[in-house]
Amino acid sequence: MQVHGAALALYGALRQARRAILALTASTMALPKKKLQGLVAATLTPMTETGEINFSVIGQYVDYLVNEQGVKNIFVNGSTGEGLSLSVAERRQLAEEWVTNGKNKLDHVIIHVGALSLKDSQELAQHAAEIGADGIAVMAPFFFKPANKDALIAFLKEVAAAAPKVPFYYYHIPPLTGVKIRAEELLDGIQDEIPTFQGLKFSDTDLLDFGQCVDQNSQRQFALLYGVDEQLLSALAMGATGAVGSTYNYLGKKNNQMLEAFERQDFSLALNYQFCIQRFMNYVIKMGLGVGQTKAIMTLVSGIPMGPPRLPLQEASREFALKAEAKLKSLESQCFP
Ligand SMILES: CC(=O)N[C@H](C=O)[C@@H](O)[C@H](O)[C@H](O)CO
Ligand SMILES: CC(=O)C(=O)O
Repeated sequence: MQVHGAALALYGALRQARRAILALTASTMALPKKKLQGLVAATLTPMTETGEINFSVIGQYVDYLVNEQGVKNIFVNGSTGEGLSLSVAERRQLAEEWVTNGKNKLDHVIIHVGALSLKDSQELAQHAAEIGADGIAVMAPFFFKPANKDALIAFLKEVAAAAPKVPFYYYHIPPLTGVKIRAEELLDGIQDEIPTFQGLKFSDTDLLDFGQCVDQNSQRQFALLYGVDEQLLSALAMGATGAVGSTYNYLGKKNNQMLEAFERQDFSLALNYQFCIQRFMNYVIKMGLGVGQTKAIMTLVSGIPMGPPRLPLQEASREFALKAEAKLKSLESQCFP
């Protein structure tokens, strides 16, 4: 009886050790130099009045994020960066500029390489690997959509294979892609399919799905990054390990204060910060907040010209910019003196 019990315990321990070794092997294969955590700014793509990318301000932009906003991670060529409105050549050149300018200043430069064409996506993934990006991210293709989880994984797997040593993140954004496959289902067993899988950027309000991702990730091997900025605190409560978003370009410092309060377990202060941020966000969302508007806010706050967005997006009105600026000033004096 006792011998039997001991044998069972030994067997259990061996299985556990094997699982630990497998997890370790997978994680060292796509070794993130350090774990991605905290805030990640989804960068805007600065443009000139004639609609060309304005590469000349990228250096300044990096310094601004690091020094003024306390944000040391970026997510390039995503929704905010109008990645899907840029040509492949532009995306390559822009990725290179961010990586080069971020050297020794940024912790993580993640390049979004998602595209409608698998070939484009693979080319961008391979390129990201060549320039030394810290990670790649891919959203679901959204014209011909994957019919189910297997189709989506098959697509992601092919992209990931083009950069076999680069940490891979899935960019879950059903409101924009229309692909509603649950993240929690996608995550289940994903490292068997995509050994470089390192995490998720979750841009949806479904906190049940997000919570189940966290629950599955009990070894905390993945970065689970929340992407609906205006309600980040709720995702922190649910176990988010960080956040990626457009507002961390200009509200990075304020969100960092909220993060710090949360970590100190000062929940009433954290909630206070969240409500202050929400008052501003709610105000601009009601006026219509798109990339053009985010560019206008960032130009005002940072002093770095972001220029207009590319068509079909349109530039924010002067009225929007002035109202947003006034609201931000009142938020500052009320909540962040
Ligand atoms: C749809 C979209 O672009 N979402 C961004 C990230 O995924 C967010 O950062 C939002 O821009 C932000 O939460 C403002 O609503
Ligand atoms: C928010 C974000 O991650 C993006 O704009 O791609």
